[in-house]
Amino acid sequence: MKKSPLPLQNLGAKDKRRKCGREALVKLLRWNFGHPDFRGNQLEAIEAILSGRDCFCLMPTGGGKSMCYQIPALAKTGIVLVISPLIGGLMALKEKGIAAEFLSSTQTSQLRNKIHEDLDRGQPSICLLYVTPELIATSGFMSKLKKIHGRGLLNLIAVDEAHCISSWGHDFRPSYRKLSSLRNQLQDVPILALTATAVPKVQKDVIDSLNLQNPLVLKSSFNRPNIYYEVRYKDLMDDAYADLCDVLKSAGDVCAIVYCLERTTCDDLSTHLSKNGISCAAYHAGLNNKLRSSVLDDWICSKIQVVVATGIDRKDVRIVCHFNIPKSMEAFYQESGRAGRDQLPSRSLLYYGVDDRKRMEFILSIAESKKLQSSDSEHGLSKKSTSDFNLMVEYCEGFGCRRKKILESFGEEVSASLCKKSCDACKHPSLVAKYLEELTTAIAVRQRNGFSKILSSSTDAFENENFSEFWNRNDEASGSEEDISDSEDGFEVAKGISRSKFSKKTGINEKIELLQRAEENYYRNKAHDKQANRPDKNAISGALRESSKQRLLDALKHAHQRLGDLKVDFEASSTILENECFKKYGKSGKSFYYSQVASKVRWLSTTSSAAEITNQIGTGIKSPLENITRKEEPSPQTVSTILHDERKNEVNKVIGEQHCGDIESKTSVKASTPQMQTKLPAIPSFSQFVNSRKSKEMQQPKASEEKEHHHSPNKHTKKRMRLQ
Ligand SMILES: Nc1ncnc2c1ncn2[C@@H]1O[C@H](COP(=O)(O)OP(=O)(O)OP(=O)(O)O)[C@@H](O)[C@H]1O
Ligand SMILES: [Mg+2]
Repeated sequence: MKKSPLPLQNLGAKDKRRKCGREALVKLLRWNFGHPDFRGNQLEAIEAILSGRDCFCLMPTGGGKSMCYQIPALAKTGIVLVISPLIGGLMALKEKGIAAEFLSSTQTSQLRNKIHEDLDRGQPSICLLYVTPELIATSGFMSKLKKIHGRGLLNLIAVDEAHCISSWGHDFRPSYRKLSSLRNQLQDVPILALTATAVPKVQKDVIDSLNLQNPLVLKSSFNRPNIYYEVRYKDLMDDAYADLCDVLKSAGDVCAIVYCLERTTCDDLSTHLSKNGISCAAYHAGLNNKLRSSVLDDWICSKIQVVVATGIDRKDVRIVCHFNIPKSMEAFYQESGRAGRDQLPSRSLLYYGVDDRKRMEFILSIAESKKLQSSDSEHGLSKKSTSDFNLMVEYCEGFGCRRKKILESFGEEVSASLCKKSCDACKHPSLVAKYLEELTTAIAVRQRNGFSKILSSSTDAFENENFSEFWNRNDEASGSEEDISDSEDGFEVAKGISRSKFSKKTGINEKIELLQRAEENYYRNKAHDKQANRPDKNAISGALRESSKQRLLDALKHAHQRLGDLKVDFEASSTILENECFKKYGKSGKSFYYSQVASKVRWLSTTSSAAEITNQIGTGIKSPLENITRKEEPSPQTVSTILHDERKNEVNKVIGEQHCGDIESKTSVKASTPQMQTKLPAIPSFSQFVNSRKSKEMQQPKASEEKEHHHSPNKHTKKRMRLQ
């Protein structure tokens, strides 16, 4: 529906600096966009701009940044210039009767002339002019701008996606660098810098590069409460493709984007999904223009449900899947943020795989070395490096709230309660903890098998620049990037996250039985192996120790990033921590060792005190796990660590009460000596633990028999100790 402009639009002709009151601005918002009121910092930004002040505005994706320049364009006679790599939303504006146009050097001369004619008129009808950063750099356009400014008609320069100006950002675009001259060329025109992704370093870079003068800096929280964050572990799945297929099918007929690292993965995945009845298409720069625009059209008019790998955008995207790990938290935030821009419940699902991680690390290391070789700073690659990628890895591999991790990576201090169980780690803590333990095992296996295949395929992809837009973001916006419908499809966030091949819906008793059987098998196999002189499969290899050391090293570095003041030698400290794990559990087999390493990593990722870490490493004796369980609330634990801890307690009790009389211990631990209090108690086998509990339960109703039991060793608990 076309609307006639409100009389307000003409108020500025004589009085350009006249203040538009809040009420008038709200009226404009309601009239033109149908929104009842301003959101977040919108009004503050608008008021600053209308008063002629520069403004730096940080808002999450979908936060409504566009409104900060669209309303000023409607509030004053004249033109608001919008510099953006995307022209999303232009059609929607036109449909609302707002005189917005896009000008680029790639348009037909006929179209360009029409726009120029309008701009030359005494009172142009255009109020919002979208241009690419390239156009700004052309002398012809700059002199046109100066003329418009000379006539007092240039009200504002809005630089959208302003982080693209910073080579510290994840999406650096050399063309944005040219915007640095704007301030000098058009001195008294207020500049508004808008971004959803700015770590403090990028923020400063944007403000400095655009030469903003005493800007009003507005920062909103990056939290996207309507997005449910989840990570699924490819290494624990039989078939990640099939899993993704199930997710998309069970979500119903909703709009989704799947990001992949390489174009071939996009094509394969798209073919696979299509074969499985999901309407879907690949969309990447490797396709010819005709195909690209037909895919885009089909997606826009909902003929297809899913696009794989794309930079295109719709407001009603319900699911964003990353089929490969993104290269940084910023990139992840930006892309996952394409879900739920209409504020309705949506979902971000990341498929994490060790192969993918290794591939990305390799790519980043090549990019890094290429960058070092090149003295040209405008190489198109950002200064993002492997250390930024580690944050992304921590998001996937670390314990604790995913939302908190995202927000903390942007320097926002938040409590985990903010999440309100809207990430898998908060909603299903023990299940996620279990996956992470299983993942540790899987990583060790992959480590043994080597990664040479992954690396060689990555080299090919890198050399052939075969990445999807997901990696290669230097493509300029094509005129086809349009925001579309505001359709308000209801969406129920898909339920049920248990899908690991390790997880079955078994009750606790069945689980206990399974564990007991597994343990029996373990000892049986161990005996056979010994007889046959075969190497112990449960032995802890040097490679495994190295990988554990690396995990601890990463965790220490992250703790340093998080806490700031960690005065320890990282290498030496990781060795101390790993040695501690090995000393305690080296003989007990892999699973105990893993679990101890995982506990330490968890402690490093959650502790809020750098001093605590320094002390621990300084003393080098105490177990962080002991610390956590004693001093703080326990963090989410896996079934096995819970059982493990319970088992330790139980053994303590058994040892204390029965003086070890009924346990045939092969350790040199003496329960009654004072030494026992400081040393970790010997750990019984799982069956031993379960049976000792069972026997206790049996004993309880028969108090009279209790004495007798103390003297007659229970046959169930008469098993060897695990520590040997
Ligand atoms: N005050 C408001 N009330 C309700 N909805 C709003 C308001 N302001 C903006 N919106 C809506 O929010 C959605 C996102 O707005 P917009 O595209 O401006 O976000 P953005 O911050 O630019 O996001 P991105 O970083 O993804 O570009 C749009 O559908 C827009 O109409
Ligand atoms: Mg925007």
